[in-house]
Amino acid sequence: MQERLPNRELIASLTNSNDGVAFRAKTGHLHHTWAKTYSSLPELYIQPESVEELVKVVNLARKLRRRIALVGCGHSPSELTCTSSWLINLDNFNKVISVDSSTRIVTTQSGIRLYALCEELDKNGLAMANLGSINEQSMGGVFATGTHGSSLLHGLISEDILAIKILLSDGTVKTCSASENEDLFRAALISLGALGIVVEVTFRAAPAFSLRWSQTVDTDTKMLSAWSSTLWKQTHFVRVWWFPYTRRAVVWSAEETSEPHFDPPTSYYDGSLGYYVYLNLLYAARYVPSILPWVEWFVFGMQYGFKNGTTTAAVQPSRKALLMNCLYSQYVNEWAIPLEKGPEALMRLGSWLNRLRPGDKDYVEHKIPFSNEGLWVHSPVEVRVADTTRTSSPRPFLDPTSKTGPTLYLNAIMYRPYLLDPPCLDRFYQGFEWLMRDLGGRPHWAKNFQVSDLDALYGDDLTKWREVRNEADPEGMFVGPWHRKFIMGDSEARLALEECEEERRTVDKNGVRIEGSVIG
Ligand SMILES: Cc1cc2nc3c(=O)[nH]c(=O)nc-3n(C[C@H](O)[C@H](O)[C@H](O)COP(=O)(O)OP(=O)(O)OC[C@H]3O[C@@H](n4cnc5c(N)ncnc54)[C@H](O)[C@@H]3O)c2cc1C
Ligand SMILES: O=C1O[C@H](CO)C(O)=C1O
Repeated sequence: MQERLPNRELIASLTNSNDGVAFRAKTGHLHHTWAKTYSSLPELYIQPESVEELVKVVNLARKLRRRIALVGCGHSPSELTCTSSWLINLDNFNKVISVDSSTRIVTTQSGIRLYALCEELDKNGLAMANLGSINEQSMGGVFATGTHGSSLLHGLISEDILAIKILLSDGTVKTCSASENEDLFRAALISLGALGIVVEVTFRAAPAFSLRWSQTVDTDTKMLSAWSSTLWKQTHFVRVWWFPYTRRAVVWSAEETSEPHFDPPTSYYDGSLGYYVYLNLLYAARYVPSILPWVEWFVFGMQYGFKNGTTTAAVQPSRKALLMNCLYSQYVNEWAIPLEKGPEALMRLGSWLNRLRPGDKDYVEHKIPFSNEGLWVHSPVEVRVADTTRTSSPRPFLDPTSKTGPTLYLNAIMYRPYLLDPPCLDRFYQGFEWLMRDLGGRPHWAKNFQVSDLDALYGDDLTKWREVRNEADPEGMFVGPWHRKFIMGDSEARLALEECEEERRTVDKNGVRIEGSVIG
C-alpha cells in the first residue's frame, strides 16, 4: 500500500512535476448535490482542461492508489457523485470540437453544459432533439444516468449519441460506437461514472425548431380517459403534472411551428410571490402536514387556474420551451413502467394517498402493503413518456425503459423547504416503489430510489454491464459506495481501488455527508 502524503505536500509534488502537463487540483472543496441532499469532502478537486491532463490524473491515481469520481454539475439527486478521494469536474473541458451543419453531426468535449451547447447549436441552425426539464447538466452527466424528456417520438437523451471516446483506468482512450466496441458503447451510454472518463461525445443534432406549447388544467378523469387514444400522441412533446389530492392534472403539449415567438402571460402571482408562498406553505406543512391537500388546491389553482379548462400558451425556441422551473431543493423518486399501466398506476396511487374506501368516488384497490394513515405528500407527480423501441441505436445495458413498447415515467417529488426534510418521505417512497415494482417498473438511475436488488430487475443486462465494466477498470478506480450498493453486486470481492463508505451523518443544511475510504 502506497504511503499517503498530506494533501498540501501531495498537491505540491504533483503540480511541480516538469512534464509540461498541468495538474489543476485544489483541496478543501465541499462537494454537494444541487439539492444539497448529499455532500462530501474530496481529497482533491481536479478541473482538467485537456485530454493530456486527464490522462495524467488517471495515471497518478493508479500510481498513488486513489479512486476517481466524476461530477458534471451534481444534478443527480442521489449520493452517486460523492467521494472522499479525487473528484474530477469537467466544467473547463467544455469545447465544441466540430459541427457539421449538413449532416448535423456534432462532437463536443464531455464537460460542456447543455445551455452552452444549445446556444452553440443555435448559431449553426441546430438544436438538441430533446431535453429534460433543465439545461444545466453537462453532456457527460446527462446521459450517464439515462436522462429523458417527454415525447413518444424520442427515447432517452442518449439515443442521439453516435460515438463516445472514453479514457480508461489504464490511461488509454478508446472509441466506441454501434460499429466499434459495441459492448463498451452500450455500457458507456449509461455508465453511472463507473466505467472511465468520457472525454468526447459525437451526436446527431436536430434542425433548430420552435415550439407552440399550451397547458391546460382539468380533471384527472379527463386526462385518464384520453390516455390510450389522444393524450400522448396529440403533439411532438407532451407531459403531465398530476395533483393527487385535487384529482386534477395539467397537460402540457408542444408542437413545432414557424410562428413568431411570444412568452406566456404572467400574473402578479408568478415569480417571487408564488415561489415564496408555496415555499412557506411547504414549511408550515412540516408541522401540520394535513394542510397539504389544501396547499395543493390553492397553490396550483393560483398557478394554473381554479377553473377546469384554463389554458395558457406560448411560442418559444425549443431550448427554452422544453424547460421548467424546478423550484426548491427536493427528493425525487422516478420510475419507468410500461405506458399502458399508467391509468392503473395513478388510480391505485390516488386511492392509497387519499385513503379511499369502497364506494368512494375514484376508489380502486391499491394493494400497497404500507400504511397510509397520517401520510401526506407533495405535488405534483410528474408524468412523462419516452419510446426507446423506435430507434435502431444500440440499447444501453442499463436502460430502465420498456424493451417492447412506450414507457411511462412517474416522478414523485418531495420538496425540502429551506433545506429541511419533509415528514412522511420514507413511507411515501416505500409505498410508491412497491407500486412501481408491482407494475413492472425500474427506477431512474439518478434519483432517490431505495431498492437495491437491481439484479432482479435487469438480469443478464446488469451481468453484462458488470463484465464490460470490470474489463475496462479491473481495479475499480471508478467504483464508489453508491455503485457497490446498487449495481456491483454483493458476491464480488472489494476491488483494489474501490472506495467504500465509512460513515454517513447528517450535516445541517448540507444533507447527508458521505465519507469513504480506499484500501489502495
Ligand atoms: C432540477 C433537476 C431537473 C432534472 N430534470 C430531469 C429530467 O427532466 N429528466 C431526467 O431524466 N432527469 C432529470 N434530472 C436528473 C439529471 O438530468 C441527471 O441527474 C443528470 O445525470 C445530471 O447531470 P450532471 O451533469 O449534473 O451529472 P452529475 O449528476 O454530476 O453526474 C451524473 C453521473 O455522470 C457521471 N459523469 C459525469 N460526467 C462524466 C464523464 N465525463 N464521464 C463519465 N461519467 C461522467 C458522474 O460520475 C455520475 O455518475 C434533473 C435533475 C435536477 C436536479
Ligand atoms: O429530477 C427532476 O427534478 C425535476 C422536477 O422538479 C424533474 O423534472 C426531474 O426529472
